Amino acid sequence: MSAEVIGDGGAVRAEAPILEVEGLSVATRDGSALVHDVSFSLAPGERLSLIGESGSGKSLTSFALTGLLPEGLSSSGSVVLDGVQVVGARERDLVPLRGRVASTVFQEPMTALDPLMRLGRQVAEPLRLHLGLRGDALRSAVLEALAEVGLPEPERIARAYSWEISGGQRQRVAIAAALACRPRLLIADEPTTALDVTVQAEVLALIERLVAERGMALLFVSHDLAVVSRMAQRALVLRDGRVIEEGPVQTLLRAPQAPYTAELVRSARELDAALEVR
Ligand SMILES: Nc1ncnc2c1ncn2[C@@H]1O[C@H](COP(=O)(O)OP(=O)(O)OP(=O)(O)O)[C@@H](O)[C@H]1O
Repeated sequence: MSAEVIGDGGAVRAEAPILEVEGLSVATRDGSALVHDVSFSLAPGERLSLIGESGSGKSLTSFALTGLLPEGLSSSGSVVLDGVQVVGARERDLVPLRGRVASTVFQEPMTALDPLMRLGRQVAEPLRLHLGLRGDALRSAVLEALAEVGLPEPERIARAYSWEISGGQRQRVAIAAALACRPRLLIADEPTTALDVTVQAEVLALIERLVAERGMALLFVSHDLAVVSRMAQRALVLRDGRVIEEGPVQTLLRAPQAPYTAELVRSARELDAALEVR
């Protein structure tokens, strides 16, 4: 829950959360739970991270937020996104939210982008669907979206296919498509894990800049604590589909309470030290 102090004589205005998750669980058809009873809320402009090892339920939690769970899995509990209940909603009620209120950027841009469609058309789709843009207005909005993510020669990129550009450029195009309609929440699921280290830093800087410039809320999913400490203010630690600890990122790193969090911090430090020695 967020309460913002406004500068006019100390009046306090409670700002409605952009996302409120209460008792979210994700289960398979045969009833085995993969995510258990996850709760958190995210205020406009806030940056929150989901951390945990591979298989801890980070991706399933983030997919459930916009109703994008894989076939065969279902969610229960409550996910209220910009005032709309996502759990149990019809697909046609979720389409207006995706890309417009909340957008997701995935780990592997190659799977997010269609190899058979020119990149410009892929950035154009959300602009056409949500903002109703057509013709010249659509064309210039696409080029602007590509330029805003730091892509050189947006005209060339718009005409290209995903397999004709580098991995880092692909992720920039995926970010351009995700953010073209100026959503209020960006869900970034390990957005740099598949990229080379130098490119990772550039894409993180891009996300940081866009989030700050647009005042977007950010849900940043990662197993990398160093990256999380850069990108988020607060974090939830997931293990086996459950939240085992949460708090400000700096507190989690300096004084982890759960033994599991302490272990994650210790191994991150060891890795860091090993890299420095080299
Ligand atoms: N479609 C599915 N059907 C059945 N089980 C699944 C499915 N997708 C994921 N799982 C299982 O759910 C658990 C959580 O998976 P999830 O992908 O959310 O983990 P994660 O923390 O995001 O890991 P990673 O970083 O490797 O993606 C894992 O045990 C995984 O094997």
